[in-house]
Amino acid sequence: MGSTDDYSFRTFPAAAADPATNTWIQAERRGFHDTRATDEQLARTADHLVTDRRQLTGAYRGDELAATFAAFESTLNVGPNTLLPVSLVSNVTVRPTHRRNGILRRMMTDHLREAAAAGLAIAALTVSEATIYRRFGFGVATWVSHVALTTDARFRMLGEPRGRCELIEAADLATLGPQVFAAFHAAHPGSVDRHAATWNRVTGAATEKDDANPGVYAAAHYDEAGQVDGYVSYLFKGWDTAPQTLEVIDLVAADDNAYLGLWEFLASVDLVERIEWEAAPADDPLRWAVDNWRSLALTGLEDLLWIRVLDVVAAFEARAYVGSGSMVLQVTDALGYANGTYRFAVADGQATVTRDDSAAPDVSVEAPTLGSLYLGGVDAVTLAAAGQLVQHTPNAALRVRALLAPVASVYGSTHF
Ligand SMILES: CC(=O)SCCNC(=O)CCNC(=O)[C@H](O)C(C)(C)COP(=O)(O)OP(=O)(O)OC[C@H]1O[C@@H](n2cnc3c(N)ncnc32)[C@H](O)[C@@H]1OP(=O)(O)O
Repeated sequence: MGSTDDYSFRTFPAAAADPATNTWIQAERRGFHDTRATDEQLARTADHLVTDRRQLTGAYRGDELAATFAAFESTLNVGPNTLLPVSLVSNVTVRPTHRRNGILRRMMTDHLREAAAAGLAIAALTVSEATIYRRFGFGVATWVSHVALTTDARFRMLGEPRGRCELIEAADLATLGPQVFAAFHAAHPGSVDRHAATWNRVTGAATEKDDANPGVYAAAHYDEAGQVDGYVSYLFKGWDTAPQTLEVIDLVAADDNAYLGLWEFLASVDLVERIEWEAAPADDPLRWAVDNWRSLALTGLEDLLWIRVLDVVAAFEARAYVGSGSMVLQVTDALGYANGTYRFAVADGQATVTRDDSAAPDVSVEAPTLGSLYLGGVDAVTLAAAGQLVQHTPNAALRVRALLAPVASVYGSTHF
């Protein structure tokens, strides 16, 4: 590995019609093998970056922009109506001719230090490759299913969801979508707020990468009082696809009834016998709501949110808990932030977490596993079986499982 001494690192806020921002956008696109941006795409992307308040970092050698990195603040649901400010990392690219010189390491470690100094307890990202970020203390905290539902003549739901669905213009989701998403976001641990580029994709408008797609259609779900509580946007995959298939672009429901109602709608669309979606809940209630358990095929499983705990006490005191009890958790963190032994006392849905390095631990984990455990999405018993959670007292993993159980299903669908 080389060194970062030859580079200068500059961080600046994204700005519209700004040469530094535009150069950064073109470099980021190159890093992800996208086409060069047109003027229109540049303006649209800059607008989104500005709306998100992304802080852009570039690694420069002379005039050459060798690497890109962005960070912005968002919120993560850690309990009912509890949205924790978090730092999101995105747009990481290093030019092939500059790779493995430690540029990513430098940008990431600088950023984590700044985020921790700013008082943020959690950093998070979604990844291009699952091999990169563990070394920086990130662990998989939420994941989604790729599913395919067979909706032929035999399809039947076991119950009738309340309310109704109506077709709407996909463009209307630009205003309707954020309202519905806000309700979803308040309900599900693991949900990260949507960022600005989302809505063009969901509505079929021109995105940062593609022209407008007039094939995108949408439907909304209305509760019994006539209020919109869910939506789906989707695309017909074409007459050459067998069986004929609708692809879900986005499906967001404020509650479980709306979720099933949207699936009932999708299953009712004529001339279609298969619905595909690549962002379904990992533990999908749909499977238990249909007559034919086998009609919902799991076609893939994908990590979504990777979490890095920067402040153990603040992060774990912020989240919600179901029961009560206590445990002592020891954390080893190569970057230092989460190092230590922590006493957890949980009562009435809240934890008091105290660092006490003299305490005898019930369990020990490394920083990435702590990130995975944070929301309670993964079972501590499973992590123990994987050798990633070491038990020092009898049934310790079972106790951790009970203590960290989430108060609602852990599920997010925001890729960033
Ligand atoms: C949040 C996001 O934006 S995800 C998108 C990530 N970006 C991409 O996938 C675009 C294509 N890839 C790239 O641009 C680069 O290869 C990057 C960003 C992944 C890595 O950048 P580099 O500057 O080469 O990484 P750097 O030299 O700092 O390496 C840091 C460490 O990560 C390791 N590493 C870097 N890339 C990878 C990889 N793809 N897989 C496994 N390990 C990796 C290095 O070996 C090094 O390990 P060590 O420090 O533990 O010995």
